[in-house]
Amino acid sequence: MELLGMSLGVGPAHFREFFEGNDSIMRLNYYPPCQKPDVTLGTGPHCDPTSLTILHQDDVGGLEVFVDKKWHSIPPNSEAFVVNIGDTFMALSNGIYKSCLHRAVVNNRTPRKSLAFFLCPRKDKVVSPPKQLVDTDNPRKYPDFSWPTLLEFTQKHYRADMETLSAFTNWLQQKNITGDTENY
Ligand SMILES: O=C(O)CCC(=O)C(=O)O
Ligand SMILES: [Fe+2]
Repeated sequence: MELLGMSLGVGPAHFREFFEGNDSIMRLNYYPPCQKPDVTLGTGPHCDPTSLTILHQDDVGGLEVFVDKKWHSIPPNSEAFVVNIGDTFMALSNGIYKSCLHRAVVNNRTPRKSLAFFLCPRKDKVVSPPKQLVDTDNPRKYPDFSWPTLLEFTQKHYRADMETLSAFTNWLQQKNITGDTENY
C-alpha cells in the first residue's frame, strides 16, 4: 500500500493508514480434476471486488489473466506470489489502477489448490479516493461506499465479473432513488 500510494503521488502513509485494522479475507480454493476441462471453468472470469489480492498457487497451474484481448496463463512460481488489483482499489485510486480480469481453468488429471489473501478495508471505512486524485480533468468515477455494502452486493445480488463496480454503482444510485434509508 505504501508503494501504491507513492506511485499515485499521495505518499506512503495515505493507503497504509486507510487499511489499518483491515478486515481481510483468506480463501482456499480446491479444483478437483474434471472430465470435461474444455467446457468447464474452475472460477469464471471476474475481477476481485476486494482491494489487493495476494495469491499463492500450487505447482499445477490454471490461473489465467485477460490482457490485450487474450487469456494468458500465469505459470506457478513457488518463489513468487501473484498480486492483483481489485475493484475496491480501483475505486480508491479513482480508476487510475484497473482491477485485473482473471479466471481459473481446470484439467482432467491433477487436483489443484490455490490460497488467496484479499485485503479489505475495516468495515466502517468510507471508500473514497484522496482529493489529489480528483479534479475537473479527472472527476469522481465511483460513489462513496463501504466495503460491507460491496461485499453484500457480490454475495446477494450480483456474481462478480468484469463489470461489478459499474453494476454496483447503478445499484447504489437506484437504492437512493427509491428512498432506501439505510446508510451506505
Ligand atoms: O485459483 C486461482 O488461481 C484464482 C482464484 C481466484 O481468482 C479467486 O479466488 O478469486
Ligand atoms: Fe479472483
